[in-house]
Amino acid sequence: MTERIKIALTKGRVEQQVLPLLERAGIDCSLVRNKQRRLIFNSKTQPYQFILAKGPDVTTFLERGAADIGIVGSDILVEHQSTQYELLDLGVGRCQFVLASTRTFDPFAPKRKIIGTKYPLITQRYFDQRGQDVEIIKIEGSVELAPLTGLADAIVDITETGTTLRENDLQIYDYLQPVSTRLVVNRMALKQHQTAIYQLVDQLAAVVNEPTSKERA
Ligand SMILES: Nc1ncnc2c1ncn2[C@@H]1O[C@H](COP(=O)(O)OP(=O)(O)OP(=O)(O)O)[C@@H](O)[C@H]1O
Ligand SMILES: O=P(O)(O)OC[C@H]1O[C@H](OP(=O)(O)OP(=O)(O)O)[C@H](O)[C@@H]1O
Repeated sequence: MTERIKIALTKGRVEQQVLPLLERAGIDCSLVRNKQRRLIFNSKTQPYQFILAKGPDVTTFLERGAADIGIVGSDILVEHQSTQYELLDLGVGRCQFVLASTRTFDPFAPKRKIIGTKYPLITQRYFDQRGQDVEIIKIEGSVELAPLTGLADAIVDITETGTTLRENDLQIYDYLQPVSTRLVVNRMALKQHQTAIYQLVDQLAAVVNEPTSKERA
């Protein structure tokens, strides 16, 4: 078999949304589907290796050449200032960055605000653009807790359905930027495996641009 293309796929939410796309594009994902606790798979039928990693680590694998292709949210790419080559917006994992807080938050209050977030760089840029000096506290998850506990005045986080904000009595004060899952490639790998990578990307692009059965009806 020819040299394998190494695909680093963000495990969890992205994996769940991307596997059906990969399958519709003719890529055999049966090993990943039945993965249990395994994290790396060589397809038995196609020249692909799948690496399952956390989003920020997907960018590290790509940067260091340990993976050829990465499938990861644009939130991670922006936050980690990825310089990898983006070839395709997969159109899934759609959500958006918002500034949110409790009902009593005053975004115009003339005090130095404390902002909780998993995304300090994106948050810093947002407030820099507004000429506002803020203190940023990095939080690893359940970011919504920050304004509810008094840890921060507000949060910058991603939201999809709005359910988490609603159920925690938080509201949106501003919209920052949209997010979706992207396919990125290591530049050296693209040179080395140009034909195979473009073929895979074309197969996926055809599926991404396909009308859904709902749109067809
Ligand atoms: N609510 C959401 N709706 C849609 N996409 C989301 C949502 N939350 C996160 N994402 C996207 O999915 C990616 C991975 O999110 P996921 O929740 O699986 O991992 P995580 O944030 O590392 O959480 P965990 O630590 O629970 O695994 C994010 O980088 C983002 O691109
Ligand atoms: O608008 P919604 O559809 O409710 O989604 C928003 C939630 O999804 C993400 O959290 P995630 O599930 O990744 O968990 P985390 O808090 O551990 O990051 C995000 O940080 C919000 O908490």
